[in-house]
Amino acid sequence: MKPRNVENYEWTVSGMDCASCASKITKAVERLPGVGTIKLSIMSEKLKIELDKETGNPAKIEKTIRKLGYGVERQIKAIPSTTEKDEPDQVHNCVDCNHDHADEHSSRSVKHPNKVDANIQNEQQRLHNIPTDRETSWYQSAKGRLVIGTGLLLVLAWAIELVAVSGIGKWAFIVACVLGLIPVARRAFAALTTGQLFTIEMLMTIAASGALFIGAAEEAALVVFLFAVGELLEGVAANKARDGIRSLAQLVPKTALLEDNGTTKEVAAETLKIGEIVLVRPGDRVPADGQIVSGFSGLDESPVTGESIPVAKQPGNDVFAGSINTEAALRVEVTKTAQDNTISRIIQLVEEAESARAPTERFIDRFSRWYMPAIVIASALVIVIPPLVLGEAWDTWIYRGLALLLIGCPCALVISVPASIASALSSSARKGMLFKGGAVIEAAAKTHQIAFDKTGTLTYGRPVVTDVIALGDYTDHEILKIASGVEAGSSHPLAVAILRKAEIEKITLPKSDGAKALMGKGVEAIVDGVPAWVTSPKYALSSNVITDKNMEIAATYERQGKTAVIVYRKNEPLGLIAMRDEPRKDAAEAIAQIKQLGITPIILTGDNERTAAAIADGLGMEFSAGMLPEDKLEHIRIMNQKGGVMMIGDGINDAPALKQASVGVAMGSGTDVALETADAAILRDRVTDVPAMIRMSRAAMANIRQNVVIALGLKTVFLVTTVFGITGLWIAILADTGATVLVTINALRLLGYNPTKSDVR
Ligand SMILES: Nc1ncnc2c1ncn2[C@@H]1O[C@H](COP(=O)(O)OP(=O)(O)OP(=O)(O)O)[C@@H](O)[C@H]1O
Ligand SMILES: [Zn+2]
Repeated sequence: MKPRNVENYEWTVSGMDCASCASKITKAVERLPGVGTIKLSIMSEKLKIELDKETGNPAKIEKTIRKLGYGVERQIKAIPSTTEKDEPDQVHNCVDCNHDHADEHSSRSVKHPNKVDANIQNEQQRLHNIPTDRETSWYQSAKGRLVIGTGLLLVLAWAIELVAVSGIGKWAFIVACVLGLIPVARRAFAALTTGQLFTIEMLMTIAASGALFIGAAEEAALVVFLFAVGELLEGVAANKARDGIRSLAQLVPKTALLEDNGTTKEVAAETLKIGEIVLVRPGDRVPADGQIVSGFSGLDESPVTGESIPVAKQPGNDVFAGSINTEAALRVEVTKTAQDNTISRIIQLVEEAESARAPTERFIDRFSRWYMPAIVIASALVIVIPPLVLGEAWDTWIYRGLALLLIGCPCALVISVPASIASALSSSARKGMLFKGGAVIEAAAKTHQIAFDKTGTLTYGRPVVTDVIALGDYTDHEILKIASGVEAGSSHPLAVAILRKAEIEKITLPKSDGAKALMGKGVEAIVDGVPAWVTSPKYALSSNVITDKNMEIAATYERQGKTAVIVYRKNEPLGLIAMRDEPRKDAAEAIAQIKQLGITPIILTGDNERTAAAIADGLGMEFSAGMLPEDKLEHIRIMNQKGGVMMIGDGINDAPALKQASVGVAMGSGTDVALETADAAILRDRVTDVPAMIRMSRAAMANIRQNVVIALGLKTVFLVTTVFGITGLWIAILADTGATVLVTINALRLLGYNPTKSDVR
């Protein structure tokens, strides 16, 4: 049951290295009163909970998480509460949290005075949400201290054993082991009180105390130390994986030069309001999404699009926060607040993408859920059966059983998939390619066919009027005038082309109203009081307006790859307008690469057969023309039966087709719409990013397969060697953390992978 009166809380949780850490926290927290939906992400380290206003207790949640051994810090709430409580004071209350971020705290409390208006607080929350850099040295963290502590104790014990009489040395190891084990055991019991019996800490505690019990004190102490080292290494590796996402956030400058009464003053970028004017000097990064008011310069938009070649911009052009102003000073009017700007939304997308989990990931998760209990049962059997049934020595088999326990940690397995996915997501985001989650990556890797919408994807989507031909007694001027009247209300690329032409010819727009789009066919409107149309020749013919001879005229232009439309009034053809939309420079190259990847590319277009053929032939691909929007849907449905279909559209008028495909990719329509509509988006206008996306997804899936093999392989090998007594306790723990670290490092390789290089994968 969902609590009625809920409030949304958000925390940053530190110290999570793997999904079993995450499930430990989730399970512990979901038992607390008033807790509704829980969202916990390992990669962005965020915990979001819907908490009942009356029964929920955020402080209790924090206490529970800390007891499990993780650091937790509450984020500023979006809506400042008006209750007696002084919120901001509570917010930074993490005295006993595991990580040392005292500096962060003090600087924040200066930056966040108690009385901030809701708006600013909202913006600050956004900034706050961006994971702060954890530059603290390893030895200052709780895990680091445990490594140093257990290490020193171990060395001390060895020294004592060397110099002292034999009996005392053993006691030194016992003390070293017990002291090192205390923090681990405390976490194990904290998890136990939340109903979780099998945790890695519990296995560790049992194994080490068991080893003490059978007299293997030295090894027990070593195991405790190695466990601490492993935890530390896992933490370092997990943090490295997070850096990808974090570095995106650091691309937006913290401060801006705000214009104020003729002078400029430096303000925090997150406090900028819509409509304010900021000065961006050459070499500076743009502090907000906005529009150039004055100045001409080149902008390196690589943070948003991955494209580092500067784009020339002038007054009226949009600029993105994070891009670098390369040439001259610009004055920019802010159009988006910090939390809504494009780069923030990209970061948010990458973070949220984690929750759209790949099928492989879900499988691994299910597998690891029974893996740990299974190992525990197996080790119990190993301890009991050989001595009881075969009369073997108890000591030997207890030892082997305990070592087996240590192999029961599913960490490496559980982290294998999300680590690869997170690396792939952030790596591609930096190249202007966005996947909304692991599920999308997995589906993209299985693509068999790619359907392209023609306009705006394979072509620039900016048709230009090339010819105006009279079909009756009207002049070109009159034809264009009526056509522009009809198109005045349309945003279709063809309409834009006709209106642009009318503007160039200095034609004053006639009075028009009642414009109606005939989807996939054309537009009708009342122009100067008379109904008029601009439609495809096919539709004009079917309405008995034009003759076969007129159709033949249209066909001559269409064979040149132009799109022809007919301008007419009721039963009276006025003229024909031909327009040409150039194929993108890299379209042919992209299609060649796609074919090289073993994928069939096809154009699905509403345009006519001849125009489509002219363009498709030039690019060397198949096509299907004259399609109404619903035809495209049906076609994709049929294609789906033959294997995965990726559909590339502009994200504006082809949203249903994008949804219908296994993977819908929006491209080339400015980042705004593209981000929302599809499963994936290409932010720079490059068709070659389509094959790059396929390569990236295939590389990610290959990486995942390697990781699963590494994790399962190592577990299997050491399972066998342990049972046969070839390897012992400390090798078992080494193998476990080794596997986790290996898997994470392997996943990190994806950060350096360049999918735009056209080596076939
Ligand atoms: N605003 C318009 N003005 C004139 N003709 C139009 C208009 N809208 C559609 N048409 C006619 O309908 C045809 C199909 O349009 P539709 O929007 O479905 O496809 P498109 O965007 O031109 O091409 P694609 O499907 O490749 O993106 C066009 O080729 C044109 O002949
Ligand atoms: Zn873990």
